[in-house]
Amino acid sequence: MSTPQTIPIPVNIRNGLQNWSGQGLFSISTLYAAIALWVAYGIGLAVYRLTLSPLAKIPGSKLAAATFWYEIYYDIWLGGKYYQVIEDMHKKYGPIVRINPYEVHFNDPGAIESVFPGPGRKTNKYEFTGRRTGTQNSIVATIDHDMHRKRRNTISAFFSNASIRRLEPIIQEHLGKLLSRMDAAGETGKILPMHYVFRACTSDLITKYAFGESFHFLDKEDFAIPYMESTDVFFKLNHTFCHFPWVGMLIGLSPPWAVKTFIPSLTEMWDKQLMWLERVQDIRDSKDPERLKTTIFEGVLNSKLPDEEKTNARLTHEAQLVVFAGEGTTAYTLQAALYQLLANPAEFAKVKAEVIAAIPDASQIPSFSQVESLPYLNAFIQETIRVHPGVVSRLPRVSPDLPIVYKVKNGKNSRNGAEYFIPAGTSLNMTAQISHMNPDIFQDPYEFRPQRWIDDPRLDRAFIGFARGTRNCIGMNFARLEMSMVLAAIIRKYDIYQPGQQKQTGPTLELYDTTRARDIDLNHDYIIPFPAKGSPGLRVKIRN
Ligand code: HEM
Repeated sequence: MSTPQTIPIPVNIRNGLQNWSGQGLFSISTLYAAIALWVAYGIGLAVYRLTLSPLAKIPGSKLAAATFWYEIYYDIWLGGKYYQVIEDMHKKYGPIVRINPYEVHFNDPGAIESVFPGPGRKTNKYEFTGRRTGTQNSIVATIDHDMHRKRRNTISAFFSNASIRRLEPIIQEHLGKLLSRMDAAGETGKILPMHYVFRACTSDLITKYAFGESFHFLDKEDFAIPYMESTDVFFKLNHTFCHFPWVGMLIGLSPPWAVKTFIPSLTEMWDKQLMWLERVQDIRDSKDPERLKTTIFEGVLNSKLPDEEKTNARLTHEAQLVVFAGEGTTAYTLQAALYQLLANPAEFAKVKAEVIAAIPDASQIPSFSQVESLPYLNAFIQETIRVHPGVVSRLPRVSPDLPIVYKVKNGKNSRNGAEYFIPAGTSLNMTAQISHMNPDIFQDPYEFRPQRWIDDPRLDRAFIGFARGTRNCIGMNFARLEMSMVLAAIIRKYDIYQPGQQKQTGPTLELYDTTRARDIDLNHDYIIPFPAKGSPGLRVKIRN
């Protein structure tokens, strides 16, 4: 009878295995083995991503294509800086680049139709959006196209042009408060942090309009700065939530006391989050049908959507999204607009002349009809959103069923004529801050020139400040009207302070230690733009 043959094991491996079995599973040898396996897996994955992945042929940095750690370094370690890397990649590799193992980014207005199609083609969201915003059940994070349509349809009437006419008295009331707070600062000589003042105003407006009750931040002595700083902490965590979703889950599952103890800077925002939950329940329980009618929840609760779509948890996410989407974005645009007005007296004079002609009475708070179709004011707002978009994170869209074929048509690019096949299911992105700085479309893109929109209205085709297609900004008309009213009211009342002039003829505004590069321009992308570290923000001195 033959004995079974044994495979000879080299002495060093045999010794290693003996040591290992001697030391047990939880030994240093196990650790080494795990590390070796992990490194081998990482190398294998990187090689696959660079050579066999369906995106392997898309141009771009090899490091970015091989691993997410590249993006993590710029967005988490350096704090919202990956947008600059993407911009540089476009300069180096052309209008289509691969920005990480799974995502493609475009800098070409010719790609807008493919990335943000109309209702004729399905458009999913990428799962990263839900992770970033922390509102997974809201419309902005809804992955599936059909579900997004159903959810969006329940609230779209609330943001229609006809519906937002209801906003007029609400805006006028808040403008009255805003102007009187500015007036009070003029009396005392207090320097106003206008970035917070505008946020208090936009917050109050969106909460009053969407939930029937406002936060009353404009009435607070400090304009609710602690709440805003707390919201900023949340925004600054968005890249961490995206790349390490367990952090968001852990915070979400933690009891409020734990969040407040371990991340005290989130306290103010957390309280508001709990308040939303109570508010939703309150509105739902209200016996007064009129109460529900004045909130965005009416459409959802009275829709044919199944009950699981009407839970408090989901409505709270929708409420939070509308507040986040409506306050920081609009406030940022307003502060950038005020900066550009005060830094460019010639522009101020042009807008002022138009506003005076439309609103002859200086003491009057403007009406919608007086401001909504002022060509230069509109061009001014459009240019502000072009140069200083309120949403600076990239805008991901996924074509779930159909692949995209993209042909490079930019004559200056060495890849001109090259065709790229992008499989269905890939995350396709564009970024307003990058698209709007494309010198092939916008001459001297960094220059602030509202006149360009009047000289060439076709520039609109390259504008993505509110995104495009079926998942564009639902609050776009609301925001435009709100910004026109606020700016017209301020411009009608104030002039720019002229240091050499002996006697001012009326109330004036002056920039106080504010620079565009430090305090206004995008320095960190945390979904909404953040200025340079240590920036005190837009500050204004008011003289009555
Ligand atoms: C200047 C101000 C604003 C800018 C620049 C802006 C920009 C944007 C952009 C770029 C998106 C697409 C986001 C994405 O694809 O991930 C968006 C979505 C959205 N915005 Fe705005 N927005 C502004 C004001 C507002 C206001 C005032 C509201 C509410 C009244 C609002 C509500 C929303 C909502 C609910 C969405 C999600 C829409 C959907 O996914 O179907 N936004 N906004």
